[in-house]
Amino acid sequence: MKKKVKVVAAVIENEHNEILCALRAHDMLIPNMWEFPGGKVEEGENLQEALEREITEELECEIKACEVINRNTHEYDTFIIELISLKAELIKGTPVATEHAKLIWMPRENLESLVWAPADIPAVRDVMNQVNI
Ligand SMILES: Nc1nc2c([nH]c(=O)n2[C@H]2C[C@H](O)[C@@H](COP(=O)(O)OP(=O)(O)OP(=O)(O)O)O2)c(=O)[nH]1
Repeated sequence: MKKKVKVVAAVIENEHNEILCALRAHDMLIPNMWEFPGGKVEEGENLQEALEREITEELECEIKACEVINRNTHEYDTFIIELISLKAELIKGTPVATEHAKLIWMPRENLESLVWAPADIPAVRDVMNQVNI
């Protein structure tokens, strides 16, 4: 049976209506694809706590994680992901790519021009259409 992972991802918007997008590195699982930064929820954490921890670890800045925008279950070849995308606000510092190949701020309406990790597609559509935001 495939392993199931629960992952939270941050949809962070700046004052120019741009969304923070992160490029997975060539040596990461699901390489060279764009995602919303985040990671796996650990035992005993709620979604917001998990996301705030992951962003501090990965991007060396602080966010406040807010409401869920989209939940999507996607089956990859080797595992099943439950990807939960949350709206988040940057509250301290500037995001730094410590694990990702690149970070960019992308205008909301142009998000679809990136090659997204397949599990992210429904969340990207919701963000573009401003559903639940
Ligand atoms: N963070 C994140 N991961 C995503 C997204 N879409 C998607 O398919 N994934 C997949 C890629 C990874 O296989 C998994 C998350 O793993 P990760 O490596 O980012 O999380 P982590 O830091 O907790 O993992 P680990 O190093 O502890 O193993 O979910 C997304 O939008 N954000």
